[in-house]
Amino acid sequence: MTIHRVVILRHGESEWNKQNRFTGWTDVDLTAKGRQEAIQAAKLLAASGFHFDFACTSVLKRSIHTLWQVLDELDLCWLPTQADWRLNERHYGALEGLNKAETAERFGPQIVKQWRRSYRTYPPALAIEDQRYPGHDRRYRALSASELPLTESLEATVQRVIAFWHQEITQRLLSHQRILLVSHANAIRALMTYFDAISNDHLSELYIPTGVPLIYEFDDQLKPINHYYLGDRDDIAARISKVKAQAFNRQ
Ligand SMILES: O=C(O)[C@@H](CO)OP(=O)(O)O
Repeated sequence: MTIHRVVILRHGESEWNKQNRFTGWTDVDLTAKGRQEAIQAAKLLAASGFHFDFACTSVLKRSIHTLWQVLDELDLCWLPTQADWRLNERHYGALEGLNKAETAERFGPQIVKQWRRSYRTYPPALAIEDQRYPGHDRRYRALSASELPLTESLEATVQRVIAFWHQEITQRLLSHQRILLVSHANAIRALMTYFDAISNDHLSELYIPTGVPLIYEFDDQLKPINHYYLGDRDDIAARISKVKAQAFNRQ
């Protein structure tokens, strides 16, 4: 049996991760620490013998700059890459820009947890006139009205991420390409939900650390057979706890 591998990487720490703000499709950049996390991830991948034939990212610069740092560190700046909106973070609607701890204080931790971690709940929607609506952004001009979100549930995110997976990744995997996919916490949760049929209870406790390579292995039928984070167990556990504590820390 051939094992097909995909390396999935959440972008490094962003300016709004640091400020604990809902980010979604808002195009904030990496912090200096975020760039370092990307370089560290690349070093780890190189030391563990990973090689790549193709890489993809969202169209958001925190993910694109993470990929650039990784490719630069691996001396793979020539690698074919694709930036696709379907790998964007889940759209957080009218929450984008708000501090997570302040939002929990204002609306209550339960509803904020539901907005962040349930499968079907939509965060409050944007109005179409709102400058944060992606219909005002040139990079999304090819999207139809039904594809342009005013807000997204995780379920809606799953639909587009999985469409990307089937249209752009599966054929490459079957032709033995080694793939690096750089994306965002909820887009990665969406992929994991699809791969592993995760229950809603487990899903709400699934936190994805920044800058830690997540290795997914598939069999010949592209059935997922194993996944694991690359790196030091204690360090990874500490990073996951930090993401988990986010809604409660003002920072
Ligand atoms: O703000 C966001 O876009 C995401 C990821 O940082 O946040 P959360 O983990 O709360 O879904």
